[in-house]
Amino acid sequence: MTVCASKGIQNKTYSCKMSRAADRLKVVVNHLDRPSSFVQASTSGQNVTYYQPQALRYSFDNDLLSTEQRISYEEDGFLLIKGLVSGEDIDRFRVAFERICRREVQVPGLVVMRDVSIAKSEFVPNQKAISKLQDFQEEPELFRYCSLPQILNYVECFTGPNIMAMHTMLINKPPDTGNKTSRHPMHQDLHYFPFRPADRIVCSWTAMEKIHRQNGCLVVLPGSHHGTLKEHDYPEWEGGVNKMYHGVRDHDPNHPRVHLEMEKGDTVFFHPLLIHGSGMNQTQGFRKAISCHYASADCYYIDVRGTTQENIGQEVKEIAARKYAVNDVTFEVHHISAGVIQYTSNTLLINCVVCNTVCFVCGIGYLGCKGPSGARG
Ligand SMILES: CCCCCCCCCC(=O)SCCNC(=O)CCNC(=O)[C@H](O)C(C)(C)COP(=O)(O)OP(=O)(O)OC[C@H]1O[C@@H](n2cnc3c(N)ncnc32)[C@H](O)[C@@H]1OP(=O)(O)O
Ligand SMILES: O=C(O)CCC(=O)C(=O)O
Repeated sequence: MTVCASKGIQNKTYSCKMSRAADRLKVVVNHLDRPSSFVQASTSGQNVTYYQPQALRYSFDNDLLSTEQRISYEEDGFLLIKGLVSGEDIDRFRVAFERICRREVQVPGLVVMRDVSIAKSEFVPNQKAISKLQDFQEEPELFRYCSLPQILNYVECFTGPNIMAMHTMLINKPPDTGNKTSRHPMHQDLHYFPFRPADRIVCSWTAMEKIHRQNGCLVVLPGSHHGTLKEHDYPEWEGGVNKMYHGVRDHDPNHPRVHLEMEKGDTVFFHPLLIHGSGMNQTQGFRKAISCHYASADCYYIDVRGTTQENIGQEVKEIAARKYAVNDVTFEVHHISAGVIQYTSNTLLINCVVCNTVCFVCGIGYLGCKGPSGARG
């Protein structure tokens, strides 16, 4: 616990000694919705201000994060942990990915995506045409990523102890074809998620190889998670844009950007309101990352009608209706923890928004589920 004497603030000599950390803490506290996390206490002859890390808004104190790390997440909305996932694990994920690409395995519920400039061309699909896998919860080797104890230990700092895996991805950013479609527009992930509270949702994103600006690293706007969910829509890009890759309509072009260059196994945890995206892959390699969005089991679904999320909700419904030949997909507002998971001994299950059961088919229940009647729980 950091303790500083507030009495000295009136005193010039003392105020010079006020550490930069204390100044940063004040800034952090000003961002909080909650009452100040500085507590004034009178002691013999002087006022003492105790800083209470447990009052921080975005994270819990579970003895894993240092105060510095917690403050960094409060301020910036992301936290990068070096070398969190072993090279051996990553190599196993890569093998599992390649088996899917070679169509050696069929994975129920898996969404396989190709880059728009490839999907819309005469290009003959092969494994190099796959730019993303989503909803791999039925592929045991890939899903192992979501249950890695060292990942869950960090996730718990942001969600609390009862954790749900809501959405999984393996992103295989292809070499850009020249149309700049390998870019991912700046967005907030919360746009895609009809559940709250946002502060109890976190993404873990692990580099599967060295990722740098040339091959399209993540770009984040630090501190943007302090804002609200913004309107998103398709960016007006000449070369086309991938389906459902919405971007924030307006964000301050002068907001500082940070390029997250990462080594294999490095993992970044970020808040769902953090504005982020990724640049073009200007190399000939396929830039790989694996990620999972987690939420607290106390999260609840919201009705997106009349909100900025209505457009993506509608698009998802249309795709679900086309893909699964159902017209009656409705997203009901309910409390997720009806049928949920406890995270004990690193066991992780998934709850489905559509069928309202623990569901291994569709993660967030958007694209893989057959709808309320035909749902597989
Ligand atoms: C619900 C999303 C949840 C995300 C939450 C996490 C937030 C994290 C931040 C993000 O990742 S934001 C981006 C989220 N969106 C996606 O990840 C989109 C994922 N892609 C897909 O779901 C599928 O690739 C897609 C539904 C777009 C297509 O799958 P299909 O199996 O229907 O493809 P199919 O090969 O049958 O092609 C159907 C049509 O779509 C076209 N298509 C395929 N891939 C496309 C593409 N990438 N972009 C545009 N169009 C595409 C394809 O050309 C064809 O057009 P036509 O009907 O005109 O012939
Ligand atoms: O991997 C990327 O290039 C972008 C991923 C991303 O923006 C996301 O996971 O939300």
